[in-house]
Amino acid sequence: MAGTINKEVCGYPLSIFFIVVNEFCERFSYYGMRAVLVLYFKYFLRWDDDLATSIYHTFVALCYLTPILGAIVADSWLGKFKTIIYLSIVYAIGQVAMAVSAIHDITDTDRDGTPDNMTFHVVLSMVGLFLIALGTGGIKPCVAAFGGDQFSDHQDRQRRTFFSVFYLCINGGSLLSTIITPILRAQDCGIHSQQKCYSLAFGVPAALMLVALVVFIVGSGMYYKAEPQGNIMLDVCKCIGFAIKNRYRHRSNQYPKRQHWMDWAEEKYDKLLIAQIKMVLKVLFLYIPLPMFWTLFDQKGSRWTLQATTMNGYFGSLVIQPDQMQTVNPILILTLVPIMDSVIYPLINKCGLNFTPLKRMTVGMLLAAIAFVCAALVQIEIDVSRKQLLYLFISSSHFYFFFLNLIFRKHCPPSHQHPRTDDITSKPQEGNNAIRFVNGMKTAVNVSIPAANFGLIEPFSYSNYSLIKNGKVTFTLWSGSQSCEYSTDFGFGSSYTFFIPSTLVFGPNCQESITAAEDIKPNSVHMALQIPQYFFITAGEVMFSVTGLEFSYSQAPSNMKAVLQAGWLFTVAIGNFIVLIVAELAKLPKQWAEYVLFASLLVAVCFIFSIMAYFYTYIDPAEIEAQFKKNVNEDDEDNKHKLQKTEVEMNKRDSIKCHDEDDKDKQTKM
Ligand SMILES: N[C@@H](Cc1ccccc1)C(=O)N[C@@H](Cc1ccccc1)C(=O)O
Repeated sequence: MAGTINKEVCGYPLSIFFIVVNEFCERFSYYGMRAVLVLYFKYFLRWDDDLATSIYHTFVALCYLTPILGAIVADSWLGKFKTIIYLSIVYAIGQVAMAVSAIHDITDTDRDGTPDNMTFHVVLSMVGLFLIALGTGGIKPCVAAFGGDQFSDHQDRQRRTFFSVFYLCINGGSLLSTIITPILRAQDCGIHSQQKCYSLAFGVPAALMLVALVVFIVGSGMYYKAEPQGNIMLDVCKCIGFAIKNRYRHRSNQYPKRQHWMDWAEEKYDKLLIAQIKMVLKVLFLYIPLPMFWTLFDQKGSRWTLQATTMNGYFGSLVIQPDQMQTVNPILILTLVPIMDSVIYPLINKCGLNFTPLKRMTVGMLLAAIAFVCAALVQIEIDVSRKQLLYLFISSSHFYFFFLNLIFRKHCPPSHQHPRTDDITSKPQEGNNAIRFVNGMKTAVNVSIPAANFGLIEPFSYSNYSLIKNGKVTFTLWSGSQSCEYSTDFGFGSSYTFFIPSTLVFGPNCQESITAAEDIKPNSVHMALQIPQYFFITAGEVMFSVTGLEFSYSQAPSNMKAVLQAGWLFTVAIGNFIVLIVAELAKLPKQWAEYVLFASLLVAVCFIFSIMAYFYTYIDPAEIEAQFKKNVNEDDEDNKHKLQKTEVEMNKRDSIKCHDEDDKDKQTKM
């Protein structure tokens, strides 16, 4: 860092306090909004699953593409400080737009609880999401790099600690918000009618984004603000273009080779700029294999959550929902980062091993591959348990239909004697339970629960299946004016047929009279088995991502810090695209085989990365830049010297000339 920091606390610049608090609030805002986004699409905007999922992934991908834009604006034009302020305003407007778009009362003119002008809500939320993607992505590379800028060149250790604390704040914010916003969403709110409170679930992240902005502005007097150095990206592109063109022009063997192809730009461009571009290109080249790590990492939110829906989430009296398993990641980050920093890394150092950043990243990749092997083993366990369940289902349903046929024959005309065979043969989605009723009575029965109505079930017939969540459910059965209640507990992913006998006596309770046939057993493989895979992927994340963030900062030239941060985030975007491509191309029939495929791909990529890392030499960009500046100054001194000498000589010559002319004049006059 070139400037000086005035206020320091325990050797750390005070300004970083505002930066980490800003990051905490911003990540709360981002992850909190993201946690309820798909449900908002599905239940508020009433989109189907496919549309909801693809818009969600498009939004996430956009959030990792916009960092390039933010970095260019920051490094070439506005500087990091102003870019963060302006884009945070855009971001906060986007969050407010989302919150407003989720107020159903705005267009609910008939006050029935559903919006009447869905176009208004869709357009406003899409505009909101676009602004959020621009804001969150745009400021992301700037905030990390701006934090790094606050340290002097000799504060390497403090800067490393800053990046760890920064990562802790990200995860503290995201952990809190992923717990809080789903709770807010589940509340009922509204002016004319009560609906699920998406506006509050988006409103709180919007408020946190405003807090993030205010905190950042409050610290403004304390920051070191590096000035942008002109349109650096344009200069970089022009310089690379010129080097390629010049190399091509001089391709014949008669021209002597140069050490680096970028040296072909020397005729036109500053040596310092060429050296800086070389530094960036070296790091960017190293980034090529990295997207594969993110390909595996980002499947936590998709494949692993789907895997959890086929598992049993009862932890004693606590019930964990499949999507709540994701909070294991930030919880582990909050414990693993301090352990790694204060125990593991120092211990490795004490053993005399030089655990360089690139070695850490390699180990991080291997840990992610191990996580996927664990996921594959869990999947095999689930598949085996399902096979056993299917066998049970087939044998029990044969017995069951035999029993039903007897009843139908007794009571129904021959045309109605075949029980329906549209039974569920595979597990219901998302850990739900599929429930149906068979009415063995001579009168029609109505069955309902608060969340579903099975409708009027005619005598000797079936209801349709209804999907219900896990936990205790009380069914109310009505026949005319008589009713009774029946309660039972459900696990995850089961299917039941409840049989209402002809002998049912209505009263306050019909618990004893109704019989339940378990068509598909609840999920038996416990969700706790996912913990090892979460542990390995998170340990991998700490080694790979925390280290990579710092590595990208420390190896970048001073005027391209944000650009390299954006390059780092770009690897995340590419990783997300690879998930789609590999899953689409591979189309493996077994999920466990897909996990093994991803693990193997990462091991192969990790091998290539370790070779590339072996040949990488760490640099100190500040030192190199200082060297170039010194050389330029020396050259300047030389030039000044030469200039002075030339001037003196020219003056001498001029004076001789003048004397000559004077003499000539004198002679003519004479
Ligand atoms: N561990 C994640 C945060 C997280 C929280 C809840 C569920 C899943 C993930 C994290 O630290 N993210 C960082 C770094 C990152 C990671 C992946 C892609 C881009 C950045 C963040 O800045 O969000």
